[in-house]
Amino acid sequence: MARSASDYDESDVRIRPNKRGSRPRSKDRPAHLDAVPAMVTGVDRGRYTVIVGLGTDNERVVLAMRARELGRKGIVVGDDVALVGDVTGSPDALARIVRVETRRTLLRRTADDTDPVERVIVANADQLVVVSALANPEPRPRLIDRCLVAAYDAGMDPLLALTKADLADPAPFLENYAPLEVPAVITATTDADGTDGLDAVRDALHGRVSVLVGHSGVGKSTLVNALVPGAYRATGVVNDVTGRGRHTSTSAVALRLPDGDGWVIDTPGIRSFGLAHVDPERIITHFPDLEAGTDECPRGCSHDEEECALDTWVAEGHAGPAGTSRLESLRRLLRTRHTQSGD
Ligand SMILES: Nc1nc2c(ncn2[C@@H]2O[C@H](COP(=O)(O)OP(=O)(O)OP(=O)(O)O)[C@@H](O)[C@H]2O)c(=O)[nH]1
Ligand SMILES: [Zn+2]
Repeated sequence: MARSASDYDESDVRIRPNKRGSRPRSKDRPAHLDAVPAMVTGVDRGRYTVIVGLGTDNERVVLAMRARELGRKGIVVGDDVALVGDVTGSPDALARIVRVETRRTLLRRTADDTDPVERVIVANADQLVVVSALANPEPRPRLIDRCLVAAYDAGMDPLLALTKADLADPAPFLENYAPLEVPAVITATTDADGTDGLDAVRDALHGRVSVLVGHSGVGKSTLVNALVPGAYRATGVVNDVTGRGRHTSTSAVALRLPDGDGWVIDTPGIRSFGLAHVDPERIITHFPDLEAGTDECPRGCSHDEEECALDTWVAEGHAGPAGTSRLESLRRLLRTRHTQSGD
């Protein structure tokens, strides 16, 4: 379920009509009314890589800094922004970001579950691709559940991308996720140095903005390189002793899929996914079959307590034959907020 912009950091939202081109600029006109729209594809030490003229003949990459009037407002990969200054994209050009447009979705996490400081990871993505290896390193089910919760909280659709199917059978793993009805794609590297299963991945990413998350060593860079030839992402080598990958990627970056068929946003390997900001009511909206049964719940029900009306609702068959396992899985996700954030 998409969330409305008002759920997000209100300080962000300076709604001003973009009247670019409708009137000649006069000196008493504020600069941001003549600004050029752009999309942020990379952030590095206070410098933003943005794309201007997306999909036009005059598409170009521009380097930008934040304008002082933005205050402390964060700008992240995926943000739609407005630029002024030198927007030519010539090598020495540096534009200024004067406005961040209202975000459609916002993927965030906290360092741990009690940390009040949220870190925004990516804006405006549609889909969260949780990348997990089936072996080497072993899947981390609680971390995966946490990512699913974060996707639901962000208003994004989750997708499981299971790599290294040449090393282990995906079936037992998938059983755990069947009641959640999370779609999954499965890949394996081949002897010929290629990747099997890519067509299904491409289909799932088609036309969408997808964020890839996963812990180090799961094969995320390998996947990105296969999807976006020349993506230049370094691939690390898993340490044979610990099974852990080297931490090779350092910042989120948006990469366009070939033929303009959507975007993948690669993120640095995560170790934990703090969920301090998550509201259970937002999670349950992604389970419409169960949400319909919460009318009889006590006020402020956590949906994981004795008085919760969902047990009766499911027992009476209102959520269909899968109701019991759906409710169990929903509760598993709700409970994941109380487990160690890094497990
Ligand atoms: N057997 C097997 N190995 C794979 C597969 N995909 C990736 N690998 C290997 O796993 C190791 C880690 O892959 P990366 O793509 O670097 O992993 P990553 O998730 O990007 O890790 P970081 O860059 O550390 O975040 C590399 O040695 C890859 O060659 C696969 O499908 N099967
Ligand atoms: Zn309840």
